[in-house]
Parts: sequence; structure tokens; C-alpha cells
Amino acid sequence: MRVQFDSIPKLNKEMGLLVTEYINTLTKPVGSLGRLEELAISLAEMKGEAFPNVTKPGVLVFAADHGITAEGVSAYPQEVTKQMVQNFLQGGAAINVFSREIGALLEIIDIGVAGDIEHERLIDKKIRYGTANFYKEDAMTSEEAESAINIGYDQAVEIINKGAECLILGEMGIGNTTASSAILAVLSNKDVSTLVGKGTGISDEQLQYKVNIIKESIEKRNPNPLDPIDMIAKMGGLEIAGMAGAMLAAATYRKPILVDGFICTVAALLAKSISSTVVDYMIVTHRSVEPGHQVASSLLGKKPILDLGLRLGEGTGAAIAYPIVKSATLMLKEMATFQSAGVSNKN
Ligand SMILES: Cc1cc2ncn([C@H]3O[C@H](COP(=O)(O)O)[C@@H](O)[C@H]3O)c2cc1C
Ligand SMILES: O=C(O)c1cccnc1
Repeated sequence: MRVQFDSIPKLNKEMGLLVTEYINTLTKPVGSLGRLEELAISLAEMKGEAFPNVTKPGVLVFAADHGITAEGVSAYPQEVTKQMVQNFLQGGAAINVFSREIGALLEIIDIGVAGDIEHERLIDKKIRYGTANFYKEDAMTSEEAESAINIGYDQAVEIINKGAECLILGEMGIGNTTASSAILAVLSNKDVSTLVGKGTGISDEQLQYKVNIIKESIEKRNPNPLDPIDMIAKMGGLEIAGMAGAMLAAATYRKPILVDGFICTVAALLAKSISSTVVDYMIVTHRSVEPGHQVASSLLGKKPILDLGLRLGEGTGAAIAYPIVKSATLMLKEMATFQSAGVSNKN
């Protein structure tokens, strides 16, 4: 693997202690800003700064196709991946709307869409025209899996160099809840049926079929749960690997990672199995409707901030949660202390 992932800095715990003390001097009852206070301390530890800044956020949306869609595991056809990439480039998707709202830098990366797309704003890093159908054969080669991680890493470095102070990773890939559920089943060693959800909205009957396809595929592919490259190569997907690589870069540069829904959280688990300290830089922003998401976030040791019943992906939940993360930093930066405001402190 080209990129070395052993250079993630440790959290600055001393800064965390300083900020904890400082928060208790602000004009509010001790602990009254709840999880916002925890967030502020975490951000200070990640960034190593007493007044951490998360503006601007950088959003990277990785798009790729999945051969497993040939088995009928999604409610939508494969072409929707390419069509949605065009929609992202025209500014009409949910992630465009929420990225504009939070003033984010937004980049769309084709890392493996099964069709050609021409657009000046598209970052073309296509590794292959979609993965192979992992019910029948390996999704990709190990070299392709490594390239996808490296591409994600490099894209994150680029957006950080453009000024991103925290990262949101999004994805688009019809069929990717199937690949993510398969990876999670192998990583968690839990029964597939407890993890799999309806994705884009399949019927109960199709859900049972999806469960069976995933179970049989895992038996046939027999991926090594201790080897993230093997899991990606055998089951996919390219965009999931790209997100994992981007998270490793974000942590290396001390940039907080705002983890989105189910697919993104599975990518986070893959990043964790490549370099466990990456988790220190993660904030799980919301709880997805997909049943596996709860398992994935508890394997990360994280409690989601929001629970809005989202099941979209693209990075949308993270973008919606960004103002909460920013509020934590503004609490530190802008609130008066008891002393500066002349307010009487607790007896
Ligand atoms: C129009 C449309 C926009 C989307 N944006 C994200 N997804 C989400 O749904 C897909 C995963 O669900 P499944 O595994 O059931 O195919 C992914 O592309 C994910 O990003 C979308 C899906 C659709 C149809
Ligand atoms: O939570 C997600 O990321 C998700 C759920 C369903 C479909 N697409 C994405």
C-alpha cells in the first residue's frame, strides 16, 4: 500500500483538560450545555487547540457502482448512480442543498461509476466501471482496493489544502447497502438478518432475498475479517474504500471527521481496521434507519448526535449536524466567563 497509515497523531489530552476547566468558567450552570460540552472538549483534543475551528467544512462525495445490483438487491436501477452524479454536478441533490447551507467546499469524485460522465467540476478518478458481482466473483482486485483507499486519502489532502477544517464523507452507489451490510456482518460476526435493512426501499420479500444473497456471498467469498483490503476486494465497494482512505488522511492532519449514516459508518470501521487511532477523530453525526448502523456505531464506540430517521447517505446527515458541531466551537470562542461578564458564580 502506497500510503502509510501509522502517522495519526495522538489526541491532545492536556488541551482537553484545559478546555474542560475553561468551560466551567463560562456563564451557564456547570454541564448545562450537555453533549455540546463533550463535543467542544473532543474537538480541542483533536485539533490540539483551545479554540478549535471547524469552518469551512469539506464534503467529499465518492460515487461508484456495484455489480451485486444484478441480483435485484436495490429498489432502484444501477443507472441512478450516474444520473445522481450528474444531479450533484448540477447542484440539485440533497447534499448540494445542505452543503450550500453550511458554506461547505463540495467535491464529487467518480471512483468507479459504470458509465462515462463529462463535467468540468467532476473529479475523474475512475478505477473501473463498477465492481464485479460479488455473489459470483470477487468485487475487485486487492490492487484496486488499495488504489481506492489511496485516492480517497489524496482527495482529502487536497480539500484540506484548500482550507477544509473538518471533513464530511458522502457516497453514491446503488447497491451499496448490500456491500456495507456484508462487510459489517463479517466485521461484527453478527447474523446477517439482524443487520440488513431496506436501503432505498425494497419490499419485505426483497429484504429476505437480500439477506440470503448476502449470506451466500459471504460463504462463497470467505473474506478475512482481520484484513480490510481482503474484505473490500471481495465485497466492495470502491466508494466505501475511498471514504475510508479520506478518513485516514483527515485524522493524520488532525481534522475532525463528521461520520454520516450506515455506509459511511461501515467505511469508518474499515478505516479503523487499517489504523485504529483514526476513531479518535470521528464524530458519528446521526443514527440511520438501517438496522446495522447501531451495531456499526457501537463497534466504533460512538453515540450518534441526531436521530432524524434519515436513510439517504450522500453525507446529508453529517451536513445537517455540522451546525451543532460548529455551535460547540462558538460556545468556547464567544461565550463570556462569569468573571468577564460580572455574573455571580455558584455558591
Ligand atoms: C435517487 C437516489 C438518490 C440517492 N442518494 C443516496 N442514495 C443512497 O441509496 C443507495 C443505497 O441504497 P441501495 O443499497 O438500496 O441501492 C446509495 O446510492 C446511497 O447513497 C440514493 C438512492 C437513490 C435512489
Ligand atoms: O444510512 C445510510 O447511509 C443509507 C441508508 C439507506 C440508503 N442509503 C444510505
